[in-house]
Amino acid sequence: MENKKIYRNWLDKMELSHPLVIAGPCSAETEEQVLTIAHQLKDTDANVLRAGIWKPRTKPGNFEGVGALGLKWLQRAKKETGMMTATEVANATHVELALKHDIDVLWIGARTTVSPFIVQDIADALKGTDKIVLVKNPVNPDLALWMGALERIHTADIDKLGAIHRGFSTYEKTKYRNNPEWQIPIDLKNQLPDLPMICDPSHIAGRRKLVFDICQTALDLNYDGLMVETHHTPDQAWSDAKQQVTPETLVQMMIDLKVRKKATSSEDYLQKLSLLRANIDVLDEKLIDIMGQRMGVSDQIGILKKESNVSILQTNRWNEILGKMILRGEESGLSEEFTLKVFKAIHQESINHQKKVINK
Ligand SMILES: O=C(O)C(=O)C[C@]1(C(=O)O)C=C[C@@H](O)C=C1
Repeated sequence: MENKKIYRNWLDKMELSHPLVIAGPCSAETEEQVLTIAHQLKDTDANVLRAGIWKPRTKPGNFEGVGALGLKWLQRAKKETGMMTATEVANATHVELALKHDIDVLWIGARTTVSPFIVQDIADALKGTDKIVLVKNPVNPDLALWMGALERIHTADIDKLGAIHRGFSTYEKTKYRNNPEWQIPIDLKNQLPDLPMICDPSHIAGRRKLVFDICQTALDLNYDGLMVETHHTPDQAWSDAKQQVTPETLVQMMIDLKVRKKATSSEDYLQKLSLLRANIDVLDEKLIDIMGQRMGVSDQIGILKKESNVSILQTNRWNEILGKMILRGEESGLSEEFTLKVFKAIHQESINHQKKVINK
């Protein structure tokens, strides 16, 4: 899929003075709930009212959404507040119903993006419409799958496109509900710079305490918008109660969030930046040299192991290195997560080097 300016026309036309904000409850629960939230969001930075109508749940027996009935509530909210509306579609029938109820923005959820068959059905159902379609990342960290889903939608002549970053599932427990893996949306932005990128901090966070920081990180990475789950009584929400914020909190967040410029032409800034970047370049070269030297030593260990017929993996030694380096890293202001990632990558490369030497 190639980058096209046209992807972001819908957003540019909105001429917003702040990032796009899509807000509203995780699920539409009752007509009164949808209307109450819509009216509380009406005169805020929120441009689009979101509500889930069909909810894909991990386990059966949980609230699975009110179904098509909720679309009427969104229609009424749109009429009363003038806000655009958005909902998730997970099959062709959902698309038809959403179109019938004049929903403005349709998003494809993470559990749907993983299935090219379903995405294709949705793309076919969308053909010939001029809706805005946002594609959430697949649950697994797979950029090609994310881009493939976007391409299927675009091939159905949908030009009003966008991506939503909602984080990725992990088996390991982290402080997030879904690990952000910021590098993946950054890679997507590199390949498709004109595709609007929207952050869904609610699904990344899983708890409302983390939502603000995730929004700030997204804005620091030049995201175009935020999709924040918002409920007038979050603790009583029928789904995802822990991660929803109140409309008042959202208003305060939008005041507190810092939106930074992409660049500046100030001489002073550019001069200082270029000095610091020269410094980074020198250090990066040193890093590469040192890693090359380390792999040289690893090759020698490989030769030694080959002569003595000893296996490559030495778990005790490896754990000893990791433990020492995490402590050392912390002294140098490096997070445990970072040190672990770097040293796991170094260990893997070292093993690859020794494999070559041993099997020569
Ligand atoms: O110390 C060893 O035995 C090595 O082969 C070196 C090394 C490393 O790169 O640090 C690589 C593989 C082992 O699992 C442990 C450590």
